[in-house]
Amino acid sequence: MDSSEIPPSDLREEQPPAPASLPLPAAFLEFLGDNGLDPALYSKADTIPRYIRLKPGTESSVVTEIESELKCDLVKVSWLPDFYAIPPEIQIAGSKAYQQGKIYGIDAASGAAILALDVQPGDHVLDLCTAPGAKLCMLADMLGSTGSLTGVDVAKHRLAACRTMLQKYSLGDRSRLFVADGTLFSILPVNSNLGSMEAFVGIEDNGSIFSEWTSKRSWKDRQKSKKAKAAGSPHLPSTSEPELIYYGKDSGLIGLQKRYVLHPSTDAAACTSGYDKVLVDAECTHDGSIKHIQKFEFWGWKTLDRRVLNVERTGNLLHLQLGLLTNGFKLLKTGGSLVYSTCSLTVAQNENVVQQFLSKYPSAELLKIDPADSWPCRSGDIQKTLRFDPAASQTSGLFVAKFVKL
Ligand SMILES: C[S@@+](CC[C@H](N)C(=O)[O-])C[C@H]1O[C@@H](n2cnc3c(N)ncnc32)[C@H](O)[C@@H]1O
Repeated sequence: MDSSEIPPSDLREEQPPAPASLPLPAAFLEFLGDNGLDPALYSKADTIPRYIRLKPGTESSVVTEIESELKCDLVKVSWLPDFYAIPPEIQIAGSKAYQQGKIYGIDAASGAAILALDVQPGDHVLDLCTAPGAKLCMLADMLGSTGSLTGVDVAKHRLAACRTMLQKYSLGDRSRLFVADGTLFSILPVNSNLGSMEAFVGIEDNGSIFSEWTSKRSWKDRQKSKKAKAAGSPHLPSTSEPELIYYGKDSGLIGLQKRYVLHPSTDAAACTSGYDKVLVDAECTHDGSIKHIQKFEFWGWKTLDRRVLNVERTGNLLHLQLGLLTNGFKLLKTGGSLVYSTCSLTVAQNENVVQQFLSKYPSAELLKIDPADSWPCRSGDIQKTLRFDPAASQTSGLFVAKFVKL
């Protein structure tokens, strides 16, 4: 679809809102109103397809097999390689193709955010809010047998789901996963061309060397998490100590001293030895995700009120989003690029965050996302940023901005 077909938001406001097909509760309509969002965005909720991505390397004959198994057509997404649309009511979890790790569910707009990052062979990639991991899997797919992938999330149980995904899809060899606060995380990629690293390789040091990853935890680790649990929140790790819950056999860690891998970096070190690409798919109110909103029909609209619309939570979110974007940018090497995305459609969580960030960091510059010329999205309120409106794009709503570190 040509982005010029989609009217700018100020024109849309003059149209009477189309009735939403979902029974949106008054509090949510008020939230939309407060944020200048048209309820018509949700009017085609029931027709937005589900999307699946065929794992690269999977034979194309699988498409016909999946079609006969799921009893529906797989419609190729013309603007996104390896993506197919299926009717929204189709569940893929019971299918053989899913169980055998040939397909995974990921929204098309999420796929676009990953393509925007333009991952290149050999890149060191950081995914700062990684769980439950659909974008992480696609990033691992893009890297193939080169580079490295680091996933970070503050919620350990959600990060464990990422580990399961990476293992199921055989995508974890070059990956590592940290439970950590993304606003403070400061571990750089293991960079095999760092001269100083040689001094650390293969030195026996009473178990402080990374050996092959095993799901069995050491006595020391078990004691540590017991202490953390006793101290309070099970989800918030001690901020100074990120917890590594998985690393693959080609992640570059095996044989290295833990203190070499886990030591915090300085901003200056990140400029030379930081990540080539960073994704900040920030925590948000999820108001653009039709499927997320639909879930509250089942959980009860009161839960939506408490979890999504709570004013105090939203205020804290804005602070968190800016913190995540800022720290992700700090961990980027000079010349590297960062994609910031949220599945909120509010200006506060998107353009305003971008604006505040740009005003604080003159070394950050917005980049045009070239492939977007053929995507069903429109420009955000700041030039070069993108918005996938659910009804118009037939995807889950998403805001995407790309920066380069000068
Ligand atoms: C929108 S979801 C990310 C979705 C994910 N990128 C994917 O494609 O599956 C946001 C994630 O941010 C995590 N999060 C919230 N606060 C965080 C923080 N301070 N540091 C790191 N992750 C955080 C949440 O636990 C949640 O998993």
